Amino acid sequence: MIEITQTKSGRGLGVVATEDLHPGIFGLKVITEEALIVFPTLEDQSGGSSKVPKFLEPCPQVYADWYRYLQEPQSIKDRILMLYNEIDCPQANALKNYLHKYKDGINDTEEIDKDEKQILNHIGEFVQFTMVIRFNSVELQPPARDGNGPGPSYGHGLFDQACKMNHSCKPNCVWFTTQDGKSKEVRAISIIRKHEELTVDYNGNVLDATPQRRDDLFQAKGFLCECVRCAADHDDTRRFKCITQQTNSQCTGYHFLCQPTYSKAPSLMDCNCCGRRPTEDYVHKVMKEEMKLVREINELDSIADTDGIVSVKDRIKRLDPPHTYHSLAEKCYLLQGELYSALGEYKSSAEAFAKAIDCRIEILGTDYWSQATAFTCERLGDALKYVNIEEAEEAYRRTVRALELMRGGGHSDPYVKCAMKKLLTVQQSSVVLSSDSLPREECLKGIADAPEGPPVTDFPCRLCGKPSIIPTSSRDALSYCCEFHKQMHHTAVRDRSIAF
Ligand SMILES: C[S@@+](CC[C@H](N)C(=O)[O-])C[C@H]1O[C@@H](n2cnc3c(N)ncnc32)[C@H](O)[C@@H]1O
Repeated sequence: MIEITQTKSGRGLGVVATEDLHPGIFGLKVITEEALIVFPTLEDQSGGSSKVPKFLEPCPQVYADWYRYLQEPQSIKDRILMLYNEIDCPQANALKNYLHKYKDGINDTEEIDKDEKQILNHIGEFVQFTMVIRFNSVELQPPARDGNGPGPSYGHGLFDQACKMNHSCKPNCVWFTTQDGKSKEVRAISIIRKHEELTVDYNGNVLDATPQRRDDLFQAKGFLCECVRCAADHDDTRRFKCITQQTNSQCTGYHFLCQPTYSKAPSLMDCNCCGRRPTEDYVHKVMKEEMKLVREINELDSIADTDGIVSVKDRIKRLDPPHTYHSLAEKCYLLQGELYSALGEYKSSAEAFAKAIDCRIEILGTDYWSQATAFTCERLGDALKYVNIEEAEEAYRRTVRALELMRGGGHSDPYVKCAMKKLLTVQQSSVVLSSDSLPREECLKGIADAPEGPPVTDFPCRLCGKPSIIPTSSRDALSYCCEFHKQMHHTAVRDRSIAF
């Protein structure tokens, strides 16, 4: 199905399809592999049990990884070093020079620690190992068991095949860590033709502006991204209303920002609709407004984290993105969606989340579903369940479909399971609400059975709507007022042959 070979894109080795790959609706598993080696994250960053050599004191994790590597048999060490493929890597050269200088500076009478000596006697191997960790290792962080966000990290690991995958900001595959934290699964999410390269997103920020994405990749992985989106002539995340709209024209077009460079002032492309060229003043104006909005969003984000989102509600309501399909628009809509949800204004919340999804899909294309899009869809369902149960059902259905494409069907994945439970919840409540089928005496019996005391969950019983006291294992998905209603609901679900 795949092979590791030189890529046509000039990015060294990569994973290439040896036949056409069709993901269908459940995606297609192309790689499942156990880590060659796992490097646990240092809890206290002190370097573990062994003493960290002086020159590595600022980066105890690197030393802990090296120490772990030294315990491996030669065959594994060889496979780890084989992942290194840079011919003339500036970071490797800089580290090599630094270590040689350090070694030369030690005078003969000075007593040096045995671990330090070990590295200084194997500078080539140490540098190669460090570069493999820096450029090839991947984080091992499966979802929390209840599907409520990411779980604890198992550290980082190296893989023979997955670590040979190149990055794209419009990838055709996704990868994730299996629940035991030891393996990576790679899945195709769009059709991949024979000889085409399989790519993944390294950073999870595909909706950020090009300079931001490139900078993040450079910081984390030390390379300048040359994927189709980054190498295009314009930044597809930054579009601005047509200049003629300043004077009430009918043109509904927009200008993309030309891909920024260090040497040239920012410029906008001609309007995609009327072809009008923007003036320098207009470019200056929209750039200034964009910068102001970035600052405002960052500030609101941090205030919302510390003091709660409601404390900045007026500022969030006033957020005004440059264009409905600018990446900042998505950030504005997400903040508004969360705010309205916190205020209990679910209709407005749902409208904002729906706009955030539209914006993501318009920028990334309808053929690309990222996990973040699926989670926004889930937030849309969370808001809609208070407004329109049928629409909530559709939003959860889209969430489940998208997550199944990326993480596989079968409901063993915590994210899929969690979204599935929410879908079942709204399906069940719509059955009860629409058919009024719950016999009155059963409803009353349930309520009568309910023990005294305050409810322990914020959610109503899935069957009768009374305050619930029996939470189930995961989030707000299913909760009941009493054991009797729980059993009834479980039976109803079983009878409809739906697993949960
Ligand atoms: C994990 S390795 C992938 C395998 C690598 N191509 C090889 O030959 O070993 C990551 C390295 O691949 C290259 N690379 C991956 N994706 C890239 C991209 N989108 N643009 C430019 N270089 C990329 C960079 O050199 C990066 O440091």
